[in-house]
Amino acid sequence: MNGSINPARSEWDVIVVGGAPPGETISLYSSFAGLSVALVEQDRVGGECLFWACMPSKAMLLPVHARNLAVDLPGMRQLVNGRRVDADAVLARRDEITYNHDDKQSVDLMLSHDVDVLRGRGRLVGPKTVEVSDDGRTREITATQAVVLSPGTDGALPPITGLADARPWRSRDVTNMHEVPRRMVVIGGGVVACEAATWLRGLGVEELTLVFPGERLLEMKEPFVGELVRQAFEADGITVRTGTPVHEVLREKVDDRGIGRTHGDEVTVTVGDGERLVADEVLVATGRVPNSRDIGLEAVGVPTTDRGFVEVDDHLTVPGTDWLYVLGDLNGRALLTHMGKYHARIAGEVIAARAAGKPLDERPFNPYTDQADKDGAPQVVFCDPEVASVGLTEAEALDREIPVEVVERDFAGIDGARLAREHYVGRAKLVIDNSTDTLVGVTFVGSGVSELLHAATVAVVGKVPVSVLRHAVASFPTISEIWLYLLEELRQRRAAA
Ligand SMILES: Cc1cc2nc3c(=O)[nH]c(=O)nc-3n(C[C@H](O)[C@H](O)[C@H](O)COP(=O)(O)OP(=O)(O)OC[C@H]3O[C@@H](n4cnc5c(N)ncnc54)[C@H](O)[C@@H]3O)c2cc1C
Ligand SMILES: NC(=O)c1ccc[n+]([C@@H]2O[C@H](COP(=O)([O-])OP(=O)(O)OC[C@H]3O[C@@H](n4cnc5c(N)ncnc54)[C@H](O)[C@@H]3O)[C@@H](O)[C@H]2O)c1
Repeated sequence: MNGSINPARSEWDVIVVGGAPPGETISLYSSFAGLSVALVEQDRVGGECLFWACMPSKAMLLPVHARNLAVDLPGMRQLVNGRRVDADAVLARRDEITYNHDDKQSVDLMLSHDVDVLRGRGRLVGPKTVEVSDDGRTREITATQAVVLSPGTDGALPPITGLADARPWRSRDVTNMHEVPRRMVVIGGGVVACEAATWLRGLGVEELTLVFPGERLLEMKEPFVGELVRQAFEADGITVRTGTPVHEVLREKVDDRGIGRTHGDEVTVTVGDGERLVADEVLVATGRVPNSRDIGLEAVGVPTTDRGFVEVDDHLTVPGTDWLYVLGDLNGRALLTHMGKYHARIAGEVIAARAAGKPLDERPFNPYTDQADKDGAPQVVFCDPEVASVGLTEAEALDREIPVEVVERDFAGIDGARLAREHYVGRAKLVIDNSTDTLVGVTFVGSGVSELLHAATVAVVGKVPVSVLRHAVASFPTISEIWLYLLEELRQRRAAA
């Protein structure tokens, strides 16, 4: 291994602040381009995604999905016999998946590719200059080519009376829970709330209520999404309280025993017209706040948006500079790991080109320009049923004044779905731009639809005409045959018009 942390060294070609997958990816890209790289990480290389977010949550969700599928399949149902998953075994595997919070694997990967890893908190103190503080010691380092920021986000804490004092669970507690409370209230109805509800119920929470002021779950998706997820949650014994504001949270005895353990005695959550919900723990899942404070943006005159994000151009570069890049959640384009890694690949190409004095190619689908965020990022919400979507919803397409045609149908009657489980519940929708006859948005809800999404992403990003899609034949008997049914419905409707 050639990578090293030489305390006397103070200059690299590229300095990256924040070591989650976007920061790791750009470090590797820059190193592969022959540039020297210092990756500054204040905690663990691997970031929120590996240790506190995507990976631990999915490690708990997949067994819950498998169990829910089994109870819907005769032959398997009898084996499960009403039991839920073995929570201890699931939590133990979750800890293995997150390497028991040891980042050796990630650090070794960086070092093996000549990326120097500097432990400490990074902060811009001037153009191309970063101060790294660790345990009271500081050192100033400079970059010859680029500084890349990817410090991520933190969970929001809304100004609800008593909430902060009650020491509620945040996303890190629920993804790293060590005990399963009997009764829980989840504040929020978005992505974190829906995924967490699925594993909390699956792992054995007996009384579970989701409460939030919005009209429906997963409100940013097509309207049928929230309705189907709600029906499934209610069928599984989860209470969903839409249109219900949360007024106050009260916990008389707070005893914070650490991440993932209950933070005291029971909690009372006052909602709606004064109704009181009593639980053993309360989870806040009301969005994210960017980590843009105290990273020195003011030292280089870079503003943030009202919500604290940092705007970048399509080369992921802060406007007015040719050396400062912002990746991942902090640029506010799409708060998703795969999009942050995509940003890193784009910015990695840009940094290498600029370092070599090469002009940036302006042709469509060039390697230097973020194209995917404009078309709409793909996302899977791993609740049960899964929600997989890419591109625009019908409402978003209409907002952009796209002449829209839609086709929407249930999975009912599709042999692949009938085989997959006894009571398959699912629905799909295509949003078509009539002026080009290409798809601008696709949404699926149902069991196993996460694996249908990439085909939809290829169709949307590649602007594949509907006439061509008709020749992309889905195999029988898979649930992918939903494509056939949607396209046939469209054909018949158009023929009848
Ligand atoms: C519960 C949950 C589940 C999720 N599941 C998914 C999923 O399944 N799929 C998906 O695509 N996305 C998921 N996300 C979103 C995903 O976690 C984020 O989009 C992704 O982690 C963003 O990467 P990032 O680099 O912007 O920041 P982060 O992952 O937040 O990492 C930032 C890193 O920077 C470090 N850092 C911060 N400030 C400094 C500083 N000043 N100096 C040095 N280091 C610093 C931090 O310690 C951290 O390691 C989930 C989020 C949550 C909360
Ligand atoms: N599988 C995935 O891709 C995945 C999984 C988890 C998180 N994420 C990412 O993390 C981000 C954050 O997720 P999130 O669920 O925290 O945010 P979100 O924006 O998805 O949902 C926030 C929810 O909180 C509710 N809310 C807001 N203020 C409230 C208040 N004062 N009281 C009660 N409810 C309130 C909103 O109505 C909404 O239902 C998402 O944007 C997503 O991209 C992705």
